[in-house]
Amino acid sequence: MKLRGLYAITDSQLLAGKFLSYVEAALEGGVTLLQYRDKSSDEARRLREAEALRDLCERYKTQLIINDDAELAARLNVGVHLGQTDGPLMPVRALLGRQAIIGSTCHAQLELAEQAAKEGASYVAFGRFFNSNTKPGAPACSLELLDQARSKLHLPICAIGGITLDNAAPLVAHGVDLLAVVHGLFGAESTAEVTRRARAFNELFKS
Ligand SMILES: Cc1ncc(COP(=O)(O)OP(=O)(O)O)c(N)n1
Ligand SMILES: Cc1nc(C(=O)O)sc1CCOP(=O)(O)O
Ligand SMILES: [Mg+2]
Repeated sequence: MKLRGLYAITDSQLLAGKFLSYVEAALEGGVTLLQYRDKSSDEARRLREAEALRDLCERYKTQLIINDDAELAARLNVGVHLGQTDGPLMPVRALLGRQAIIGSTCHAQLELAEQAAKEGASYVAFGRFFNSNTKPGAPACSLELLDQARSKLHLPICAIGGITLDNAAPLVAHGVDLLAVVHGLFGAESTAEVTRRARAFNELFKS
């Protein structure tokens, strides 16, 4: 499967009271990857929500990715996203198998991406590119790094951090395959607007 297009990421606060309706609206507009990102330790709710997302993703033929939690990903037979403090990638690859999608946060460091590629990552994520409501403290990353990454890496490149429809086009022009978005997608006033935004993000990959 080609990893290219919109990578929607959930946010439990932002989506409170409208979680599944907003996610489904995004899937309706087209989502390549959907990440379940919930930083709480409420295991029962996390399992329930992740199962609901897995079922929705199956209906829309979208790949589900669990943030941080390889055990939960293994339980649901879906992919996982790992940051630099979320544990080593290779045991997770062994746990989930060769086909699983495993993403790796590489901040603004090419060396981290080269290492992740060697360890079997399916995609590498660089960021943050713009000011982020969701994670204001994330280290900043430049478009120049994307040019270097594109020439050195042979796996899909994901960009994250403050991405909106107004600022995303240069990222795609600099070789990004996946646009990972929280607020720029789900910070909308209605489900119809979420669907419109998802479609518009995907249009950026067509020109
Ligand atoms: C697609 C994508 N890229 C980066 C991150 C950030 O991961 P991490 O650094 O582990 O931070 P948390 O999201 O766990 O707070 C991500 N989740 N997804
Ligand atoms: C979860 C996350 N990781 C980042 C990084 O730079 O590693 S930025 C980020 C938040 C992305 O949300 P928004 O689209 O609302 O800015
Ligand atoms: Mg993490």
